[in-house]
Amino acid sequence: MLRFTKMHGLGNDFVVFDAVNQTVALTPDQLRQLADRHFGIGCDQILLVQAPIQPDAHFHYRIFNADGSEVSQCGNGARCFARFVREKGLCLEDEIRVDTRAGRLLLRHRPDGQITVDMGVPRFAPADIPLKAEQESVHYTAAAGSAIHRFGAVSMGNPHAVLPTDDVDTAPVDTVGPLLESHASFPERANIGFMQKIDAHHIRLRVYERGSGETLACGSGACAAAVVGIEQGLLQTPVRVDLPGGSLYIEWQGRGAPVLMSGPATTVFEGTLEL
Ligand SMILES: N[C@@H](CCC[C@H](N)C(=O)O)C(=O)O
Repeated sequence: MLRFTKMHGLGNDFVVFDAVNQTVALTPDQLRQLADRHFGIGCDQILLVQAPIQPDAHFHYRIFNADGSEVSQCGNGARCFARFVREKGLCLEDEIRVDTRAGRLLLRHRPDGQITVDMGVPRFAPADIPLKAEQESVHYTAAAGSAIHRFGAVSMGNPHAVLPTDDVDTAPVDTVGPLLESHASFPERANIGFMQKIDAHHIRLRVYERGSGETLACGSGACAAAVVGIEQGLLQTPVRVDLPGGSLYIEWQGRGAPVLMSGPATTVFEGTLEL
């Protein structure tokens, strides 16, 4: 029997396991079944809260997409992580140091109940994203379907492409999203964001997530869109990002600085699972 908690960050939903106090060893098949919305609990990602590997961290954080793939970053999940460890009494500190495969995240509980995550320093070199491109640029192109798509790209600890759109409501998220997610330009696939600029401090965004499909919100995707928009000279910090599930607030002071993401995290229910 495994105890789990169902949580969400703006509708990007998670099954969260305390892997400090119970052994959690799930195969990719079991992960896929858990995430299935008809035959399982249903979620976009599965999150594991583990004991730290580094002595100066509070926890280690593992993330699995709905398709069973393990990944290195999940921003909405990080806010849920902070709420989970507080609600479970695993860590009552206001600042929590969490290591992932992509590096360290700092999670901060704010007095207003929201959580701010230091998502680390974005990386733009094509090899770091990874993206097959001759040289770094603020605009890349890829042919998919019958069109050439123009995008910006960044690693937020996971790979993101950000495409401009005039109207996010009619953007081809469910057709171009999967084509670019597994495009040959992205050797590790990518999360594909469609960004509509409202003004220099405000965008609308939909994200087709690698390994999970379109979600109601993507935290790392919101950071990627803000950072790409700033790099392209379209946006200025801070940036409000309206996603289908609600709004996130992103701050970034430019190259070499970490990205700060603020938003809510919600617990939905608890359960036990027999495998
Ligand atoms: N929903 C997440 C991102 C989860 C991982 C992503 N699908 C990937 O494969 O990189 C977020 O809030 O950042």
